[in-house]
Amino acid sequence: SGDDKAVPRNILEQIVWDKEVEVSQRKAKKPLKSVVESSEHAPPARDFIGALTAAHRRNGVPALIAEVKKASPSRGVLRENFNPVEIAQAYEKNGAACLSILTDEKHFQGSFENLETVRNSGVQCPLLCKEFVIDIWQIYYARSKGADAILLIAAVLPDLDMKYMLRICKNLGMTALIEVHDEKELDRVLRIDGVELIGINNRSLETFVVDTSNTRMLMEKRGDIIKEKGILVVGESGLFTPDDVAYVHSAGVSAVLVGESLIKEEDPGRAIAGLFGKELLKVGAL
Ligand SMILES: O=P(O)(O)OC[C@@H](O)[C@@H](O)c1c[nH]c2ccccc12
Repeated sequence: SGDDKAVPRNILEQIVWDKEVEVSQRKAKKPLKSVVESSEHAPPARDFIGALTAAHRRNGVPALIAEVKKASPSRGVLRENFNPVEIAQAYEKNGAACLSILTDEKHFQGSFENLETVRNSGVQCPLLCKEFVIDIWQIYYARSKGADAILLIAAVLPDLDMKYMLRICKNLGMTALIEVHDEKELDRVLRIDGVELIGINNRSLETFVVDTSNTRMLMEKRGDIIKEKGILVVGESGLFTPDDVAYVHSAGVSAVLVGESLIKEEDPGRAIAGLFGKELLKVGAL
């Protein structure tokens, strides 16, 4: 009936609604002009795609983007004693090519402070800001906190916003990781010029259902166009075993994004060799 309050239809809608409130509050405290200026004083962004390509070549397995993730709406708290810097250093030491830092507070218990402290901890890996971006303000803010790459979710952003944000990322020297979950989203993204990095999420952000065959299915359908365009693909979510990694690798991904299966282990650094079935070589290794 007409007097019903609007309610979110799924978790993604809930997150985006909460994000609108958060961003408007943050903007009131620090206007766009000021965050743009802060971003100009940040040290230059590192080469996220370069790090992935080099690691893929070096190891012959997909490059690892290891995620610093305390909790999620689908799994709850993943790790009680959570020290983002310790975890980031352990990931880097064990061959992660890049790191992903969750910055959403309300649903993932992340923070921009985590991003900033990891960036200032001596960790060399390029950093992905894992955020629900709805406003360009967040991109400049992420850059000012040391992000080298940022997630743009096709399920959240209309094409026009995506194109505009992609240009802003390029101007800032940042990489955009564009996330898709289904064929419709992938086709939209493949029509946008300048896309270099696509993430295929095996988890639906609306239902939480995880299915690793999603990566294979989409690569079977659109792998040719992706290859022709020289786009790098990241297989995201639900990867637990060397078989899982081999499965998405054979589907054509050059990198994987992994959180839960590493962060839940006592020693998340050591868990990397378990996930790949071998030790990964670090940057500079012969
Ligand atoms: O913890 P997993 O299943 O290994 O997944 C990691 C990553 O793919 C997942 O955290 C993720 C993928 N896309 C997102 C968008 C927002 C928040 C989180 C995500």
